[in-house]
Amino acid sequence: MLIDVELNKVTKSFGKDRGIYDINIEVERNTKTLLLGPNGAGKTTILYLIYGILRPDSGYIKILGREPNIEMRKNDVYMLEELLIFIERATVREFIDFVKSLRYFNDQLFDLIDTFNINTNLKVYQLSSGLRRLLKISLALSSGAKVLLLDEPTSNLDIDNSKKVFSLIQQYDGTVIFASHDPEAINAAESIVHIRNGKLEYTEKRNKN
Ligand SMILES: Nc1ncnc2c1ncn2[C@@H]1O[C@H](COP(=O)(O)OP(=O)(O)OP(=O)(O)O)[C@@H](O)[C@H]1O
Repeated sequence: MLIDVELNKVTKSFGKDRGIYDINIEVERNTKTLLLGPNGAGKTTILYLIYGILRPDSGYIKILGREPNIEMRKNDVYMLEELLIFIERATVREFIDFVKSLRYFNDQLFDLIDTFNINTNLKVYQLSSGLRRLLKISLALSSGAKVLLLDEPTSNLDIDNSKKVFSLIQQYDGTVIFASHDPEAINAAESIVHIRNGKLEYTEKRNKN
């Protein structure tokens, strides 16, 4: 059994009763793991720790056998985050050409953009919040990353698009860790990590369907 992501007794505190405490998670290669829990439970904190934006106070994290580092973020690990800056005045096509000059994205990108009916001739500022999200998701799913980290991938999406996104997550050729409140998310997950008040309550294994 190959473990792609390991959190071992990880604590990250932001003050009293804020943060995550003594978290142990093992994510097997190519599995889809859902982080599930109410607002403020600690899901985003866990994703940021795995990605290496935050560092733990104690315990350790291993991703693809090493500590989170800059090198892996260039190729092997991709996080769908709000930080991706859209260039509002560019067309979608120009924006994609620019992003492709910064990092590798595979040919699936344009198929996904088609699937989600994103018109690449539109200016980025003309995209609705849902279409922006779908553009980010298209980039994530075509990143070729061995490990994908997705924080609330379907926020702002309608039911049809949410279903499409979860189905694509399920089919992704790699390891995916995603946080979501969306009930549809459960169907895409083989493993559900229940988080509450910064603590891991239990991990549930589901059959691949
Ligand atoms: N930079 C920070 N400074 C202070 N407190 C923080 C910081 N980041 C997170 N927290 C606190 O840590 C706890 C976990 O937050 P986190 O955002 O990880 O939860 P979440 O499960 O992702 O919630 P949501 O579903 O609302 O996104 C919360 O109590 C939050 O207020």
